[in-house]
Amino acid sequence: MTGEVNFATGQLLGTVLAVQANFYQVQLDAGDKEEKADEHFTDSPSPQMLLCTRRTRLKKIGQQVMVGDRVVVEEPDWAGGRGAIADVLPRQTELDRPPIANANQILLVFAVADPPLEPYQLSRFLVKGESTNLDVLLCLNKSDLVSPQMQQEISDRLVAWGYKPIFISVKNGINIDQLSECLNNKITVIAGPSGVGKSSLINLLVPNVNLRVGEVSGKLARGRHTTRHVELFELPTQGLLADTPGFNQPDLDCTPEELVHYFPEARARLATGSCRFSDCLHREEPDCVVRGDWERYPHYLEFLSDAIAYQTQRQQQADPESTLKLKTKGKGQAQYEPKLESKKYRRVARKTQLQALQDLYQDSEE
Ligand SMILES: Nc1nc2c(ncn2[C@@H]2O[C@H](COP(=O)(O)OP(=O)(O)OP(=O)(O)O)[C@@H](O)[C@H]2O)c(=O)[nH]1
Ligand SMILES: [Zn+2]
Repeated sequence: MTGEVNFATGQLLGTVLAVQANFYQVQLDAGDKEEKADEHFTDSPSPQMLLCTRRTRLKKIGQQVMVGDRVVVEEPDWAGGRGAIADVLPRQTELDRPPIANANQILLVFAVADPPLEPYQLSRFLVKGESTNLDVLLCLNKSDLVSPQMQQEISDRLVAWGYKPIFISVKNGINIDQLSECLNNKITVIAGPSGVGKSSLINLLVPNVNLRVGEVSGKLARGRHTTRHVELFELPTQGLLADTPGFNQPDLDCTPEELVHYFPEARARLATGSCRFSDCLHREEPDCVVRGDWERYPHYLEFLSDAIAYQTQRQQQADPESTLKLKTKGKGQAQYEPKLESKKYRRVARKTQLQALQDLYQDSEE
């Protein structure tokens, strides 16, 4: 995908924080900044950030540069704060919409009250988050609005779901340090429904950023901001934070077979036993280890019917005529053979799963 990078030559490395038209804002690695920048300049605008173009060679090979990309920067013009991106290092992860490379985790933000915590909606966000294969961190805001007893009940319930929520209050500054620690040195994508306090949290975590907090105007501002102009905010602790617009019900577009893996409770059951049928969808099948008395099992069934409907729709779109697929054999002869059920018994490629996150970003305007 990308060329070899020779670290021995002392190239400048950095991370792309923002993309604007054909310019890339690159934050140089701390080591590079100290050694290279400070000795050249002391009184120019902060040389740790360079506004870069993309080398023609990269354009020719169709190498896109995304926010979050690790890049090699050449020909730094320290005085002008400019540079050129010569190479992109291989990505660890990749999200599609908005494009973000190398994200490590998703921070799901919900509120314990105002708006009320709805288990089904939370479940949907969690499953969507799990489907990206990034780590999912759950944080419950507005803990100032409920009693410690109530908080304990919520916590017990979510622990049974397989999550350990961090209860915070942006308003009262509760557990913000604990949350901050989880964001150190990582690229974190924030998601969650409207009104739970995401903008308020970002304002608290990121110095010098001022997102509008509040009802409609705040929401619209964030929506516009994030879809047309993706940006990573720098945390004081080296971490980076990507904001996303509010949305209420993310689409679940995974395959029926994948779905079960996005429930930690079901994963635990499958880890200690197996269903009689390898293609068990965990509904009515005999000797199923997943079906049972766990709180979110009804959510599983509901999401499963969504996933089946989605798959059927997709198959019809891809192949409206038949369930056979044309396969070209070695000597150029074409031959029909039964089309495989989509991705059955296989985990889909990592990249595809990551692309599934795109629904987390759908602009409320769309
Ligand atoms: N009681 C209480 N209210 C809070 C807290 N954090 C935020 N709020 C309030 O919740 C409301 C919504 O906050 P926002 O930060 O705009 O929420 P958001 O998640 O960014 O909402 P969208 O922009 O619609 O996605 C505001 O009135 C905040 O003042 C908190 O910890 N406790
Ligand atoms: Zn089963």
